[in-house]
Amino acid sequence: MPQTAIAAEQVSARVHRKPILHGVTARFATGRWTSIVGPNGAGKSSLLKVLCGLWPAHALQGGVQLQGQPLQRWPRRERARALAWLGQNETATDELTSYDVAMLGRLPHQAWLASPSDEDHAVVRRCLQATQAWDWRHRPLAELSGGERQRVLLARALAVQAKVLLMDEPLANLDPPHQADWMLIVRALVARGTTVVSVLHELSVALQADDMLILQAGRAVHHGACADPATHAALEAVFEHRIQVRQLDGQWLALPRTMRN
Ligand SMILES: Nc1ncnc2c1ncn2[C@@H]1O[C@H](COP(=O)(O)OP(=O)(O)OP(=O)(O)O)[C@@H](O)[C@H]1O
Repeated sequence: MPQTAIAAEQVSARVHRKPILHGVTARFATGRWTSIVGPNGAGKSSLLKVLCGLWPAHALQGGVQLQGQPLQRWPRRERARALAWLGQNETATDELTSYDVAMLGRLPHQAWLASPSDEDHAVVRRCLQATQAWDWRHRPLAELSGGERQRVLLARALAVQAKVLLMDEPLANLDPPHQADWMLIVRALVARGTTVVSVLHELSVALQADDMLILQAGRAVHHGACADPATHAALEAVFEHRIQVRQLDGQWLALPRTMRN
């Protein structure tokens, strides 16, 4: 049995009094890439926020285990080094240069008020180069296009060098070559033992992962290998058979079904 890197155990989450997640249990194996998919409003981003510790405790039941320890028991700094996060629509750092934004990923590694080390600079450089964002390192995030800023934010998440990386719609605004690059980056991370969990709407990319968690109306309805026909059947069902999963050149694809048949 592979070890679990991060797990949601019987998680129920509310916003005000509205239930959003209903008793979700999902265990993410170490050194694997899992995509979370499901219809709009299914609770994908909410589950990712819970996994990351961003959900208010008073509106949460159940818990998250990170490397076998309850998330809330992790010392903050250690947790920030162990768990990296790429969220959606982040604007808090808009006035900073791309370089400084990527350097924020190194904060958990730096002593209080200390300057970045040579290693911090080297890691930031490598990460900005990996996401092809190095060329605009001196430009403020606010001046970049949607895809350009996404690549800087990805570099920031990579710069943490965490063992667990959670990403919410990481492909937002990325053109196809950069989507392919993102997949290569994820595959390289996973090959080094990193656990990657990504919420994705691009189902054909999501199917390239190792495993797939399917959410519907705040519940986990399927969790299985991306190559498993049972996963394909669950995926088609959750999207009301408006997609079909097919194989082309050894890759699984989700094709829209435009004809009623
Ligand atoms: N702050 C909030 N106030 C009220 N309802 C919320 C809030 N945040 C999320 N919700 C509701 O929780 C449900 C799950 O939202 P969530 O963003 O997790 O879904 P999702 O699966 O990521 O959706 P999408 O695919 O559209 O991004 C939705 O019905 C949403 O309207």
